[in-house]
This record gives sequence, structure tokens and C-alpha cells, in this order.
Amino acid sequence: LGFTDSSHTGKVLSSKYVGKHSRKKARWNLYSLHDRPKNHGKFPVLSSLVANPAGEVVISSEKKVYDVVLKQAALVKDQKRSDTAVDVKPDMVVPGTMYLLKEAYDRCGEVCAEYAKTFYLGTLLMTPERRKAIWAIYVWCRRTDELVDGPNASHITPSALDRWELRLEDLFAGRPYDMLDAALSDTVSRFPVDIQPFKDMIEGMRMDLKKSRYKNFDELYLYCYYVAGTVGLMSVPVMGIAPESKSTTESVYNAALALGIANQLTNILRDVGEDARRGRIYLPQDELAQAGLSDEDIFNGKVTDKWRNFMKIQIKRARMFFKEAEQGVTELSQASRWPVWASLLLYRQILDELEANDYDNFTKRAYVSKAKKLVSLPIAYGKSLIPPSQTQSSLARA
Ligand SMILES: CC(C)=CCC/C(C)=C/CC/C(C)=C/CC/C(C)=C/[C@@H]1[C@@H](COP(=O)(O)OP(=O)(O)O)[C@]1(C)CC/C=C(\C)CC/C=C(\C)CCC=C(C)C
Ligand SMILES: [Mn+2]
Repeated sequence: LGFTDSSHTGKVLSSKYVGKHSRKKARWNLYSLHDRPKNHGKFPVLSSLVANPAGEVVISSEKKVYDVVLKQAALVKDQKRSDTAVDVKPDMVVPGTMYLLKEAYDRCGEVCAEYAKTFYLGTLLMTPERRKAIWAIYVWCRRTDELVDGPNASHITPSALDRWELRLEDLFAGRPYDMLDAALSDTVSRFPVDIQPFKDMIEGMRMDLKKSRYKNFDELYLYCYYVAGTVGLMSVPVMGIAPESKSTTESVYNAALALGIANQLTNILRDVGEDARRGRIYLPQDELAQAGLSDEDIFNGKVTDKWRNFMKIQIKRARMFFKEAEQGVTELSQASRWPVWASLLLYRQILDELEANDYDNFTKRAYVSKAKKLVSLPIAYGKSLIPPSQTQSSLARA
């Protein structure tokens, strides 16, 4: 939804899980397009292992991230599912603060409208409580991204990110540092939003400071989780799951994660040329090599058949993540479905535009025209009318 603006667990996840299980080379590849498992609430045993570049079998990023998904889902599981704002805590009336808080949320709305207009319009379809909360989350994400991508990015050090994280902990503890933090502080006191995805997003920004290449899709997946999958996990507690939905909370979170991953993969494919000009290549190095491509080819920016074939595979993968996200959207509360469908349809069309540009993402920026955006809105609306799952299938709650 118009995230075409300004350009664009932590420790829990890292060393703890990456134990050496075997020195044998893994025989399966979790991320081969044909074998990729569908999680849908249960994590298949085989896919939790993956070979690292040294040939050691380690816990895959997908498994590590899935553990976070389970934790997030468990946190809200007992919360009453609700299509209205009844689960929202009432305003705490501290004289003088109500007005300031309103101003803080209004400012978040303005930032949102300025940076991501279409997305902002989408939020207007939500209930007022949810809309304000999503604005506050949006603004925090945007500010976090600006730390490493904004005008002061060259001055940002890991310790600046550490300070940003302390500030995050403070706002979760009810001690916001500024007005925009105050809005988020209020949001997290009203909705069952956990701090972990926020910390993980900061971890993604740390990764951006120290890393400009990704050995394989397992590494890239973890990065995509940090910077975008987290957004899905932050948003679901605010958007709400439809009370009539019979699918598992885990599967809805999993779909939200998939939407974030799909968006980020799409972002990466759209911005190959732009990123290369900053010395960054977010494409899996092993897959580039398999396609007979090197970093030099990316820097030279010539569309060849090798490049087209490579891009086809990458686009196919991004579409798989969008597909995985689709069934989760239907499970969201009624008022949240339309904006999320619109976001999914619009972002996915960037992939179509990449194809229409004959895979030239070196000199062209794929974008969805206003006319196509307009056409997508009623389609998204139609999809938002599909009722949530009524049966306890493989998606069902355990
Ligand atoms: C069940 C189900 C499917 C629920 C829906 C869950 C949901 C709302 C998922 C949202 C997924 C989403 C929109 C992810 C954002 C992905 C994204 C664009 C990440 C960007 C990262 C950095 O990338 P980069 O620097 O390479 O890109 P730029 O050139 O800078 O663009 C981000 C920039 C991180 C910061 C993210 C934001 C500013 C977006 C935050 C969005 C929200 C909080 C609201 C999402 C809500 C809706 C309705 C889509
Ligand atoms: Mn960015």
C-alpha cells in the first residue's frame, strides 16, 4: 500500500539455536521452491534443519522465526477474539495528558499520510482505535528504518541502535521519550503487542550496518523477518482476528509473517539497481552463482538471459510467500481485511511490473500506476467480504 515512499531477536534468535547437529551435509534444502513446507500451524521436522556454508546442519532461520511466531501467538491466544474495539482498554484520564496524546496520534497520522499515502487511506477503513495504533506502529518502524537509511545514516553506529533499543524498553515501560514514542507507549498499553518483534526489527537494522551480502536464502530469510516479518507480528494484535474464525492463532501469525517476508522480497527485487549503487546485494549469493551470475554482473546491470532466469525464480518465491499470506487475511477482523488485502494486492503487482519491464530492475523502478491501484481497491474490497474459515481443518486451533 504505497510503501514506495522515502525510498523504503534479537539475541534470542541468534547463537542459542545455531548448534552443530551434525557435520554431515544436509540432503535437503528447505528453500528449494518445490520442497518448501507449508507451516500452517505445525512446523514440519525436516524443514527445521538446513546446511550452513561449512556443510554443518544447523537450525534453519525459518524454524527460529517460527518459534517467535508461536510465542507471539501464545501471548494473545487467551485474549477474547473480537471484531469490535471492546478488547481495547479505556482511556486513562490523567488531566492534561489526553489532549497531548491526541496530538501525538494526530502527528503519527500526519507522518503516515506524508510517507505512505495509499496506506494511510487504507487505515481510514479501520476502527478509530486500531487506526491510531497502526499509525503509531508505522511511525516507529519508519523512524527505525530512517536510522540506517535516512539522511543521518552515515553517523549511525551500533551503540546508537542500542540507545534506540533502550528507548523502546522505556516506552514499553510507560516512559516515552518524545511525543511519537508516547503514542506507541499508549498503543502497547491497550493492545497485546509484545516487545520482541520491535527488538527484532532493531536487530535487522544492526544487520544492515554490518552486512551487505547474504550467503544463501536462509540468511536472507532471517533478515527479511527482522525488517519486515516483524511488522506482521506487530500488526496482528492491533488488527484483531475475527471472532468467528476457526483457524489457529499461530496460522494467522504465520500468514502475517509471510506477508512481511513477501513484501520485503519484493522490495529487494524492485531495488536491485538502487541497492547495488550503495554497494549492497540482498540476493542469495549461492543462487546467483548457480545461475552463473556474480556481483560484477549486478554492478554492471545488464539484463541477460541468465539474469532473466534468475529473476523468474526469485519472483516465484516471493509469490509463494504472498500465497501463504492470503489465507490469513481472511481470518482478520472484518474492518482490517480490506486494507490488508489492498496492501497485499498492490505490493504483489510490483512483481508483475518487474516482468513487464523485462526484468530490468537495474535502470527502471517497477511501480504500480495510479489506475492499477484504483482498480485493486474494489477487488480488495470484494476479497474482504469472504468470511473467515468456519471449519477446523489443518488450520484449525489445536
Ligand atoms: C494475517 C495477515 C496477513 C495479517 C497482516 C499483517 C500485516 C499488516 C503485515 C504487514 C506487512 C508489511 C506491510 C510489512 C512491511 C514490509 C516493509 C515494506 C518493510 C520495510 C523495511 C526496510 O526495507 P528497505 O529499507 O529495504 O526498504 P525501503 O526502501 O526503505 O522501503 C521497512 C522499511 C521497515 C519499516 C516498515 C514500515 C515503515 C511499514 C510499517 C507498516 C505498518 C506498521 C502497518 C502495516 C499495515 C498494513 C495495513 C499493511
Ligand atoms: Mn529503508
